[in-house]
Amino acid sequence: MASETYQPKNVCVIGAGPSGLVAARELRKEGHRVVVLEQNHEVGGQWLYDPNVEGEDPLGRSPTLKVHSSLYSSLRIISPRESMGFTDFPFAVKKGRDMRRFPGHTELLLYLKDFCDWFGLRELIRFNTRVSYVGMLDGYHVVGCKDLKWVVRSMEKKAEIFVEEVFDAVVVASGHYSNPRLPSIKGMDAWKRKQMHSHIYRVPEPFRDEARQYIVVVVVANSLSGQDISIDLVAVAKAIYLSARSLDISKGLSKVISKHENLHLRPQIESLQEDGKVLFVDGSWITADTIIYCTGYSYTFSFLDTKGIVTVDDNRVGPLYEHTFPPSLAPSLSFVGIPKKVIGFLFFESQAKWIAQLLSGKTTLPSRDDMMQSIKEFYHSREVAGIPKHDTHGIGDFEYCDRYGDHSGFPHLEEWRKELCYSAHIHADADLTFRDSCDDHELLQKAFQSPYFAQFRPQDLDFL
Ligand SMILES: Cc1cc2nc3c(=O)[nH]c(=O)nc-3n(C[C@H](O)[C@H](O)[C@H](O)COP(=O)(O)OP(=O)(O)OC[C@H]3O[C@@H](n4cnc5c(N)ncnc54)[C@H](O)[C@@H]3O)c2cc1C
Repeated sequence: MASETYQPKNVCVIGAGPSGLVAARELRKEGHRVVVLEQNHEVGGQWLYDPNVEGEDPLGRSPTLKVHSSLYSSLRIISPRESMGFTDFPFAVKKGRDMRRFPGHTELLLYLKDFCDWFGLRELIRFNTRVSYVGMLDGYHVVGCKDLKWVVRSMEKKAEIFVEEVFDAVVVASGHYSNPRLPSIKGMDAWKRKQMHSHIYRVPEPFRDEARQYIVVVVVANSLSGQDISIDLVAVAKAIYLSARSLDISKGLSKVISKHENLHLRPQIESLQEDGKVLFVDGSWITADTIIYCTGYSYTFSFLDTKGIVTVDDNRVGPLYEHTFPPSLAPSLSFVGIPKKVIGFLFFESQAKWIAQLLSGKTTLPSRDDMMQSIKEFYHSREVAGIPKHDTHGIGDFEYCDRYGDHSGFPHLEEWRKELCYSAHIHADADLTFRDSCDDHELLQKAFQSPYFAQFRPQDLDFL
């Protein structure tokens, strides 16, 4: 039963990436007072490409990583633009910009800047301000979290002192693709040559080998970035060995490998030897100059002190009801953008709406016990399905998104959106150059006749 008294809250949003921006928009729409703290000089989060990785720890093991974005220069979006936009702000084609259906990363940054400016969000954001601590205000204990307040400590880049503020609620939207996750390989610490994580890979130039006689690179993991980076390198290096957990690879990748005689597939690495040798589990070996680990990222919230209520255990952030609220701190502490493999922007929007409405008392959560029970059942269902703990938040099927939408009163994903994403997926499997070849003509006709597109003026869309 929703409360009848409307109580606008002072809310701090951490991060001005896609999640933080849409959270700020929804919170303000709901009447809350919002401050967004963003460590960077501009909005965009991951989409704010940062070419300057000089001085960054190559393996990202240092706790003080400076660079947030893990994007490389050649990156293009993985799902078509028509499927990506927020519900009231399509990712439309703009003349004079990157008009491709799967544009490069800069175009998505421009879209996010447009979104920010269109909804006047810039005035809510304090840029160059890094949050170093979020904790419960002394004197409040975690029983009736209705009155719980949060202390947020932050520092503006040029200032010398920390600023401490108290908020009614904190929304964590700090992203989770910045903290490198590394495999554990025998001999890794003793291997003397260059080892780096894809977090700091930007361009192929440092691997340029004019005579194509020297530079040999091992790319670890057949992930999306592993594939992209291998393809980036074929034009410059002598040889690239893509080391994959399974040799049962997609048709698309097989095609690329057969087209480039300097690109080879290898199984997992068995061990590394001091003299530069890389031994694979099938007994083959090579001598390499560089190893690039494209092995993903770990969740980390170094600023967050919940007295052990929220932990990250084997990449599971928990306990979180619907990947959003820790039951005993809800709704004053929430997380946007934790799930992986979802249609991101719409998912963030639905989470943001839910949080904003809960904070204003328009809607309520189940009891703490019921939320805990739901979390336990979710963990159990994942275990039964054989999904490892570290993939707890990889929920990416459409049905789950729809079920999730029901919690927040958010519309189900339209069929055309699902079909466009499936189509991209299928095309990507068959051909890695799918971004330029899949035109989805019929699906697009269907999409453009949908109520979603009907709400916009033709000049706002310009898709066709
Ligand atoms: C290589 C790569 C390719 C990708 N490709 C796609 C794609 O094609 N399509 C797609 O939908 N998604 C893709 N993603 C996922 C992408 O991360 C999401 O689209 C989206 O950026 C997540 O938004 P977010 O706001 O949750 O996090 P982020 O975009 O990471 O934003 C978080 C923000 O929080 C700020 N922040 C963090 N810590 C602090 C702090 N302590 N104080 C203040 N500010 C802080 C950061 O500076 C940042 O601005 C890709 C990711 C990577 C790494």
